[in-house]
Amino acid sequence: MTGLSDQNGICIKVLMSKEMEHPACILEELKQFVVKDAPPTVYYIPDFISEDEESYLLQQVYKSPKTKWTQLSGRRLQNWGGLPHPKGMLAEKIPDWLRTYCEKISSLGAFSGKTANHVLVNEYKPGEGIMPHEDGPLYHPTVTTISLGSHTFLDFYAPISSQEAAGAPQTEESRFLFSLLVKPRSLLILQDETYQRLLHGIRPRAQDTLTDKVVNRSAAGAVPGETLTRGTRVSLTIRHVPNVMKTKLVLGRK
Ligand SMILES: O=C(O)CCC(=O)C(=O)O
Ligand SMILES: [Fe+2]
Repeated sequence: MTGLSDQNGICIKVLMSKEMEHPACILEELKQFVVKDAPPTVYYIPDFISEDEESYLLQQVYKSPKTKWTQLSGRRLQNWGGLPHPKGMLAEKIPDWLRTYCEKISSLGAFSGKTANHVLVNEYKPGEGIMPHEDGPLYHPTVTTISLGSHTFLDFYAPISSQEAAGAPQTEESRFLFSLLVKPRSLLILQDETYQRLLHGIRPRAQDTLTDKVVNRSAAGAVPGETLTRGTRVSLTIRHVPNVMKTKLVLGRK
């Protein structure tokens, strides 16, 4: 803890807190939702929210101030809860409409007893996507995603191995492993190897065809060979950032 005092006797105390990470622990009830044909560990929960909740959440997303949106290539996003930073995230209040879901998902045990404190809202129009990437070390190694408005395919890739990095370059296609069909109103939970080792991305497509590479096709109620047309999808990626800088402003006269 550091204490700073300015000339007017206004005291600003900055409390730094670094929460410890705990091993992942998901409640027994979630076990039935494990996608067995994916590497450890993917939970896919269809109809986690109702259609009314979906409409409400979409309404809230689109009611947010225009300045909340950041336009990126291939998607736009809203960041809630603060900007994760290696030195600690300066936490910002999460609005009630998102906090409800942070708490609901955390109560499943998704973040080892901690409560989610960060939400990214991504919006993808048909034909948009996100490059293969890792979510990285600033988060508790679990990401939970509620999907709204449309399905998508989330694609998984092997990391570029040091062996192959030195030799022949690998193509994205040769590193592709499997896809998940993520339907609207579903909750997806990724942790362990799928979070820590693999990369994930969304191909910029307007249509997706169900092949046997879609490992959760039965849980998602999909027919092999079927082609699904994408609409606008909004995803809420709900996470826990362990390293939070708690600033406590104490204003007063000495
Ligand atoms: O929209 C999604 O489901 C994936 C988003 C994502 O990978 C991310 O925000 O890191
Ligand atoms: Fe991601």
